[in-house]
Amino acid sequence: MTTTVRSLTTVRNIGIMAHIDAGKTTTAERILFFTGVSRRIGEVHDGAAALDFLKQERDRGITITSAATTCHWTVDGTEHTLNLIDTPGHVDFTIEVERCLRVLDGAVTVFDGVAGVEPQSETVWRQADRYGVPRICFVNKMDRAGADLHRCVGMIRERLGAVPLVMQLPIGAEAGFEGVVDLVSGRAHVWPDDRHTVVDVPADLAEDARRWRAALVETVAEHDEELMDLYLGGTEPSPEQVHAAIRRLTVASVVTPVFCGSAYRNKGVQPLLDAVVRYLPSPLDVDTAHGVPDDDAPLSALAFKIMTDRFLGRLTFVRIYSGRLVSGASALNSVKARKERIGKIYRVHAGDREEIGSAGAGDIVAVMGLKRTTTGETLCDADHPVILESMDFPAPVIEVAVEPTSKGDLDRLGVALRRLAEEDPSFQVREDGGQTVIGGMGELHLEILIDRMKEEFQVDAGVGRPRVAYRETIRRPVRDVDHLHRKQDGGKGQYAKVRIAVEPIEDGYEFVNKVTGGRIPREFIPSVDAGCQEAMHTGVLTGHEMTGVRVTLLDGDFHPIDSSELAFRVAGSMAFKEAVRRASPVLLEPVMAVEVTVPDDHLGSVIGDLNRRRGRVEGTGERAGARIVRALVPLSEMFGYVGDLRGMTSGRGVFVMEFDSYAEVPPSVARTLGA
Ligand SMILES: Nc1nc2c(ncn2[C@@H]2O[C@H](COP(=O)(O)OP(=O)(O)OP(=O)(O)O)[C@@H](O)[C@H]2O)c(=O)[nH]1
Repeated sequence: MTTTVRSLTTVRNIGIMAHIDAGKTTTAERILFFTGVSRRIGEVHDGAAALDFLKQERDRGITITSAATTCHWTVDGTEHTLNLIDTPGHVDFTIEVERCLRVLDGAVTVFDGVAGVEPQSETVWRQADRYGVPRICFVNKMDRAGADLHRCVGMIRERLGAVPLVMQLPIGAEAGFEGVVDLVSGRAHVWPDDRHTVVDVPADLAEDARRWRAALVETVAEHDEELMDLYLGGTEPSPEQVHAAIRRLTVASVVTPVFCGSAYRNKGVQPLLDAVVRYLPSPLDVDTAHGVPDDDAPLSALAFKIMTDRFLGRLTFVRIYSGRLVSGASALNSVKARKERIGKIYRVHAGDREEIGSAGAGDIVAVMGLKRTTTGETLCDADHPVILESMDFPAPVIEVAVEPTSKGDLDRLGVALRRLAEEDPSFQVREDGGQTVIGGMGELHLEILIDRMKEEFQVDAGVGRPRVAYRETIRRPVRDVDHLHRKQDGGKGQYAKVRIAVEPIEDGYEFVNKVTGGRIPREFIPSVDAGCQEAMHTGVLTGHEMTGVRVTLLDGDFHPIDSSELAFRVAGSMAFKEAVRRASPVLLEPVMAVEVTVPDDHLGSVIGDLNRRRGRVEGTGERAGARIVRALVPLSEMFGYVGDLRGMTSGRGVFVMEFDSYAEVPPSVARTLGA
């Protein structure tokens, strides 16, 4: 336990979040660059060499191509390990974004210093709110005309309902942006010729710096008792005391420290890294549902991403919550109930891959050689099985037909779908009248899958319009439905007779056999079951998949020569269809739990609109200064909601939705669907 505690205080598992174009990629690249270069400077003892290297690297560009990249940063003489987790760029609600938010302990949110807080930044911010991810902010692009730190801070306060702490003041502006004043230390950071240099605060900023430092200490004291005591006692708190208080408040998501700079011009990145170490939580600071990370406890780890590394091939990225992951050992995949052998374990750096023999609780590493484990599954000690993430993937509620252009595309489609399914178990593929239909959890989810199919796997295909995945079920029980299947044309005939009952159940399909005394030979019973299951795929109203039916096989008859598996399968299927027709079949539609976040003045129009969409408002609430509406709305009414909500709220409303349940389609709507 003590080893874990000692090492984990120096680990930061963080993500960088931003809306498109704020500079997420540039900032991440600079972080990887400066953390790499800091080691090199140590090696060559020559700043100039490092700067040459910087220029080369800048020309070439480092890109993050990994789900988690490890780098190191030293603050106050202690080296820290930063695992930078790549959070997907798309802002809508998807399992992948959620999973990344789940494995990281803290985040840096990047804003564009000119545009400030844009609607999309609100979405990103609210997602992090939902998961209680502590954040620091980086106001980027301070070198651009019109960049304004204080306006951005005001927007963080008003639009996002956060308590921002102004940690720095910019030195110079636009093309003349030179660096920042660090209000805690009272020193200035500047970058003449890209060289990070710490100097005295310029005289013309000294007064401002004093005022803003006082304001900073006051805000922190308002929220932190320890600092308040010092403050009231008239003692000027030391930088260490201020750091400690800000760390406590940031980890508790009470305040959000704000930094600024220009990633593109290499200004402000090193102080941002200091802040990541100083203020963002270590795995020990985070109150996870899985308890305190402990190396001596049984293993539990979550696979959160599978990707193909250009050097190593297929890698599974895992976050270890407890115990140790050891190369060569075996672990239980508790979701699939299968043993897996842990292959080589790696840390992925910007330029190289470092093999490590094992990794402990709180860490994020890449594992080679996992054959069966897919995204979202748990690896654990076989004697202590746990499942970290519920794998209860909701039924795909929306589908599109995909039609490959050529035979070659058809083959590539097969490969693509297999690979994508490994990475993301939340989508499904089925055949429908010779067409490949893929089902997913939302419009965007399908869009991303199709983009990847086209780009990564070069599948050229026509794609149909997304449509709702309806279901059918029955409303009342029916007994004693007989079907005799008999054919006599020349040679061997076909003969099978069955009597079944059907009744509604919660969901899925069940088969009960009550035939006794060999009235149907035992080997044919599974054929009746199979026939009914086949018939479940095509409902009697609109041809959609059925759910919620129990079939009981009551009686039957056979012929010693003409009966066969095929004959009983056909009889089962026909009897099932007949029974369902008599059992008051109805059409079901997916209903989504929708959560809309809106500024107060738009609440009325958003609720009115939800009602018009056949929605049922379940309640309203407040989070971080914005209003929240929770409603249950049929998915078919939610197509295009992103744009409509934007229009209704001047772009400031955001929403998330997830599958809730299937509900009966009202008769008037069902008629328009041909039921
Ligand atoms: N002037 C200026 N431009 C910047 C700065 N940081 C990034 N940019 C530019 O802004 C654009 C977007 O930057 P990216 O880093 O690609 O932004 P992103 O948020 O990763 O965007 P996506 O990859 O599209 O999500 C690029 O043209 C960058 O060169 C900065 O500090 N100053």
